[in-house]
Amino acid sequence: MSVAVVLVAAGNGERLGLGLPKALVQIDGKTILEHSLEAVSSFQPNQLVVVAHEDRVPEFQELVQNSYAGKFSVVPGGSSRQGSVANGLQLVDSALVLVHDAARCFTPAEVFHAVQAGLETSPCVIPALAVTDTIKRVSGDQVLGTEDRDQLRAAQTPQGFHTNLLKAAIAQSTEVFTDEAALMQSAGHSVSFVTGSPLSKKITTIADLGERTTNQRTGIGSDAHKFSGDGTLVLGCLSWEGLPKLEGHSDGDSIAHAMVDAMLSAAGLGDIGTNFGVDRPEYSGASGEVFLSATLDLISASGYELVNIAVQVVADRPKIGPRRLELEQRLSRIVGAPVSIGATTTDGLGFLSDSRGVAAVATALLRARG
Ligand SMILES: Nc1ccn([C@@H]2O[C@H](COP(=O)(O)OP(=O)(O)OP(=O)(O)O)[C@@H](O)[C@H]2O)c(=O)n1
Ligand SMILES: C[C@](O)(CO)[C@H](O)COP(=O)(O)O
Repeated sequence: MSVAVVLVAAGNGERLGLGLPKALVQIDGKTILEHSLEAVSSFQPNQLVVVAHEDRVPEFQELVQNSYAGKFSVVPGGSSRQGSVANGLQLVDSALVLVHDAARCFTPAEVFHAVQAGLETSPCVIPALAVTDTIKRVSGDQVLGTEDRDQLRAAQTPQGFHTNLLKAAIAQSTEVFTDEAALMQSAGHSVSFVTGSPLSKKITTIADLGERTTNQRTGIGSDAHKFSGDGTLVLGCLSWEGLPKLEGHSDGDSIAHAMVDAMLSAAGLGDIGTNFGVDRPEYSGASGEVFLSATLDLISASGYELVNIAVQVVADRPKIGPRRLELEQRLSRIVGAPVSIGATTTDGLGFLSDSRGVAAVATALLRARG
């Protein structure tokens, strides 16, 4: 049977308190919306409806357009989660629908598949996890009792439904529920569950964002090469007409080499000399792009992925300012993560002061792959 995903992303993110819709908050250089679209992409539904914050629909539309390859629609959200689900459902013409919180942006594809499989025998299936705290029932400041936690589960998303049943339940409902499974139960349907995932934790508060920034490592790298007097300068994987190339075992691209060293340093894998030194003739004359790609393979094999790189160029020439954006775009595309470029001179001091060479310093941030 065909299956749609309704991705609800219209919330204000008030508990996060960052003053913008939660789906537009960035984690490791990507918005929560983009992360959640990656999860949906690996599931590959027949149809995707994204429910956007009502004040920011064009921005949501552009983000989805740029990061989702399949067929999709974007609709504005309502003032409650249930209202947002109702808006999204209007466009669903698939037999099954999975309603997913964008805020659970790291949900593995297996959970989507397990929920979909459960719908073969049940009108409503949710992922849920066992509760690890002891749960108390309270009134005011008094504890009234202790729940039997073996009988409790924490509900997650995606929650799966036969579309016609969910549409009817929403149309008839006079109450607002915090999830669609509760709404379906109030309409008399049975609800079953499959095991959810700890990776599906909902980003709700600043502490939840903090948890995602652990398992990160920073690294630093620097490099300097002198001008050779002939050829054309290659720096930051761009050609600079009118300036001579830099000397080196490779193409002398100080920016690319500083980036390589920063990534290797962050991964604890040594430096450019220990990995691609003069004892490796295949790297003689190699471009910065070759070193950067080989380094990305090394850090990936050691279990890390790149979050971002910051570079500062130290040189009298070339003047970086006029081509800074071009440099950032070229390098970001090569490494698949944001690269920011700054530049300075040495105030007339040292070998860089009389335009004899180009130095660069870089820092890199890596995170362990989840
Ligand atoms: N009117 C709303 C409210 C919530 N949601 C979505 O429902 C999911 C779960 O909601 P929650 O975590 O509560 O998000 P927010 O409403 O943004 O958070 P807060 O309550 O702190 O404002 C989120 O993906 C959120 O974008 C929605 O689409 N429309
Ligand atoms: C749907 C949900 O994520 C299941 O746990 C939850 O009910 C959403 O609640 P919120 O108050 O809108 O965050």
